[in-house]
Amino acid sequence: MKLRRSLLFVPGANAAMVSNSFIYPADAIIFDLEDAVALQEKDSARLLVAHALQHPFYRERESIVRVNPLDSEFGMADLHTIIRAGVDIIRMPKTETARDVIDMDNAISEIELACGRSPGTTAILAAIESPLGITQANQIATASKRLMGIALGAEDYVRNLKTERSPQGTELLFARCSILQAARAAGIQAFDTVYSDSENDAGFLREAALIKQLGFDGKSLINPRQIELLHNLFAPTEQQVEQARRIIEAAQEAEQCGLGIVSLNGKMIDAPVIERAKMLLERAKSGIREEQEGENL
Ligand SMILES: CC(=O)SCCNC(=O)CCNC(=O)[C@H](O)C(C)(C)COP(=O)(O)OP(=O)(O)OC[C@H]1O[C@@H](n2cnc3c(N)ncnc32)[C@H](O)[C@@H]1OP(=O)(O)O
Ligand SMILES: O=C([O-])CC(=O)C(=O)O
Ligand SMILES: [Mg+2]
Repeated sequence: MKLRRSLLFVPGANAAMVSNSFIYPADAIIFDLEDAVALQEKDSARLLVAHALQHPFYRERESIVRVNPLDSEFGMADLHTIIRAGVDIIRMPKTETARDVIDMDNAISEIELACGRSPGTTAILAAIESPLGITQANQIATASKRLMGIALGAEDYVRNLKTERSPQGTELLFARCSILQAARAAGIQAFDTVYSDSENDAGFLREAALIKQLGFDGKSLINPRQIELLHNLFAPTEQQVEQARRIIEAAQEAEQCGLGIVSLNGKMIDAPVIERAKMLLERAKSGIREEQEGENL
């Protein structure tokens, strides 16, 4: 699966941010036409984003556009303009049912046909932002071949739950696990929600460590300063890379001797351990970091 640790939201009506955001090393950029854009700016934001998508700088970067819901006054216009402009992925906000995804899939198919784009090349990332959506996560995750992932939208989700976000994220644990399970069962990616305080690096890192440990592929971001913090956190340490190499070597030796299971310093090395070591070495290609004191205690 493609490396997508950081998905940076860029407000679609902010001309300076839209034209500059290619300078930031996010794995993908999400131009927003939905909640970050005021009603009176919806039409100008759509044009601004469509223009940016056609610029060579953005052609080289994976582009995502969060469109307005299809049943809103702006949704279909967003979709027409953005697909013609060559977007890679449509982020659906507030997805509640498989029907929402199927309707989006059908609308995209018609537009691809009308503008001569190869059928099926526009992908969908469905954001789930309500308790109803969470109960439907499995159905949503399997509703379309276009789906490359599902994401949590926690600001709307806690509003719908009638609570607030806490530093520990206890109120989000069920939703996060539901999204992750549904994504993995469907063979697609899982993305965590934004951390909304762009100046609180410690709070951001605590949340990012939690979602990495749960198994998420990446996270939606609101500020460029969060990109490097996240990439660094997702990078394996030198010690982990060294250990993974030793595991692969031990496994190769065991295979040559016709053994299924071996031990390395007392720890059992079997097929899942070998598979995880390979995944870690794959991730290490995007960067390695130094271990922090006390990290492995
Ligand atoms: C619940 C939801 O729906 S979340 C999704 C929708 N929300 C968004 O898209 C918001 C995106 N983020 C932002 O607009 C901003 O980061 C804010 C408002 C949170 C903070 O703004 P600021 O205080 O100006 O941020 P900060 O001082 O860190 O900005 C530093 C630089 O990064 C730029 N920048 C900040 N955020 C972004 C961004 N998301 N995308 C691109 N550039 C950005 C600023 O323009 C500034 O550039 P400059 O140095 O060339 O002037
Ligand atoms: O999808 C996200 O992370 C941002 C968002 O809209 C929300 O939290 O409601
Ligand atoms: Mg939202």
